[in-house]
Amino acid sequence: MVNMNTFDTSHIRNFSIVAHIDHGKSTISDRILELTRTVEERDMESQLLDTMDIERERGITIKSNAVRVMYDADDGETYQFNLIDTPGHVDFTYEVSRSLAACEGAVLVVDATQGVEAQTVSNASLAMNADLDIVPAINKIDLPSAHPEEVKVEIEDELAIPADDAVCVSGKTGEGIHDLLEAIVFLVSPPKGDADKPLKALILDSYFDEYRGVVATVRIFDGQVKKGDHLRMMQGGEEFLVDGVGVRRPAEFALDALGVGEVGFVVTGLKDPEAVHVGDTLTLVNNPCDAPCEGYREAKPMVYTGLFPIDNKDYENLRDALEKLHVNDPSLIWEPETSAALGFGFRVGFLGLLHMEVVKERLEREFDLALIATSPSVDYHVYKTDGEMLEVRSPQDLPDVTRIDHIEEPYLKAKIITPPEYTGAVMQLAIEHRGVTTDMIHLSQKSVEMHFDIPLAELILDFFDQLKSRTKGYASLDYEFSDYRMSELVKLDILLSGDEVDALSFIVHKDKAYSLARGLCDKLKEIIPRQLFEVPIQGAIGNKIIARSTVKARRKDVLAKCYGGDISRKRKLLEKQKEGKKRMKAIGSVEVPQEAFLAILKVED
Ligand SMILES: Nc1nc2c(ncn2[C@@H]2O[C@H](COP(=O)(O)OP(=O)(O)OP(=O)(O)O)[C@@H](O)[C@H]2O)c(=O)[nH]1
Repeated sequence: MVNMNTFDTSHIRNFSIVAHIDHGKSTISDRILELTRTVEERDMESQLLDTMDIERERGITIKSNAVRVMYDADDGETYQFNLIDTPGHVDFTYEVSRSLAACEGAVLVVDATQGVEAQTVSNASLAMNADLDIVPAINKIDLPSAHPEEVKVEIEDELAIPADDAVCVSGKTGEGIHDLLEAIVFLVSPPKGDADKPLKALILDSYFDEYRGVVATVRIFDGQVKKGDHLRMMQGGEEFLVDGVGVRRPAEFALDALGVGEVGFVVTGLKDPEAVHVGDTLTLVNNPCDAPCEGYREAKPMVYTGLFPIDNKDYENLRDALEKLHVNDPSLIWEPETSAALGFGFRVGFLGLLHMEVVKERLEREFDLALIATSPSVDYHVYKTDGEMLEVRSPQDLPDVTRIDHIEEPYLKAKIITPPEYTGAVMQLAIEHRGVTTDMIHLSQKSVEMHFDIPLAELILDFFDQLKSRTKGYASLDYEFSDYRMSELVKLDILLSGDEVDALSFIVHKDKAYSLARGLCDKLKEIIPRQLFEVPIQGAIGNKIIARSTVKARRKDVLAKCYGGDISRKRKLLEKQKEGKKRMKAIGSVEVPQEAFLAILKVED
């Protein structure tokens, strides 16, 4: 049995693995767990740190994970590595900055076939700003198209990181992983901190456990924590007795104590998921530390959608589920929303569309809720004629046009890195999405960095998919909030059988209203199944109808296929139809499937 209880800080290395999406962080983490025999080979499932089902299915990392690994180094000493896996998608940058606050070092993974991409640049600068020691690792060297020497030059030229120390690895074959572990021992500083000072621990993450209450992942900056300690959350103020401490390897492993410099979990026993906030500091009630740990940048939601339970009885369950998810996802915010068409629900704020999809999927799977999500919206600043400014996150909240003086919308500074041959295509795409090129830098012969000012509302729809398809997957995107600017925006309403359906409205730029209305009417015609009567679909701005389509009537008789006789088959068909119905919402007399409310994402403009 490995002894993990006594570690002086000189033998601890806390590091994150950061990279652009798909460059291989999770695969490298797996190899590290394997090489250090943290997980026996027979138990090895690929992407062990991606614990959520959704993460494994999609092959992406969404939540950060902290795992303790013991490494017997070439110098004959054993080191305690605390490895924090982080997500790569731009929606989850806040998770990266959270993880970095707990580390002294970062392994910056760069794909040897792709080179430096947009998020490589932003992750590298996050790590540099956090003053971390950076270990560059060039991954996928087993691939014939790998060009590690060129990638080294890119790392030096584009990131200003010395690449002499770069380690060439293959997460697939395991080649170079041992060298990477040695580099971590030598290049990453051990944690500083005072074991004799009162406890000061940063909460990195937390989750709710039915039996043990909230379990918090912490990094100890000073002092230590053990079972029975009486602790307080410095900002939140909640107090509790520690019910146990330990580490993940990646299964939980109980310990007597967590010492200075270490990363592990603390069982709080608190039954209210809202009591524990990521970013807060834990200290002793009777001997508190002077000041809390420096918190980190709060994540601000960018995109808002309505989430409505298909069955109205699930409203309270949806609220409970959101509260539970909020414990380890503090970026999630919501407020009640009422829709004439969909009943009671919530307007929920997300970091981006991927975040929205992931949260919706988690709510449906982990909490067994059937939900309808409405079209994503951004936070508009609406200036009324009486001088008041309203923050409008839902088209329904837009005041009557006669009372609006002007509307401002959020703009982003977007950065796209692309091979030079696609700059024309990228520029075209940006223009179509109301973007303006502000700068273009030739990084190397192979890549150009383009800067744009672009409305957030344009980016949240299909921009990213379009960028990928028009550049054959080569371009990468990164963005940050810039400012609010005035735009000519209008509310586009959709009418089914002559009745306006509030949940289908959205706010759109005046110049795009006609084409979007047409596209949306056509898309809805495909999505809404034929009913017993004809359903006209209309797009309107105010009282003016600007587009229309019609779902033709059809008599639907599923049982006609059963040729009498077989009762079990008949029952199965009825069950199946019922199942289909569960995913439908009756709007007036029209049965509307849930994807209709997100049809806007599927309209090509
Ligand atoms: N050939 C080869 N493929 C690799 C290597 N490392 C990773 N891959 C593949 O690259 C893809 C992405 O790897 P992941 O480890 O999921 O990438 P990631 O950076 O963790 O991605 P996110 O968690 O979504 O940010 C997977 O299909 C891996 O199998 C490697 O060294 N060689």
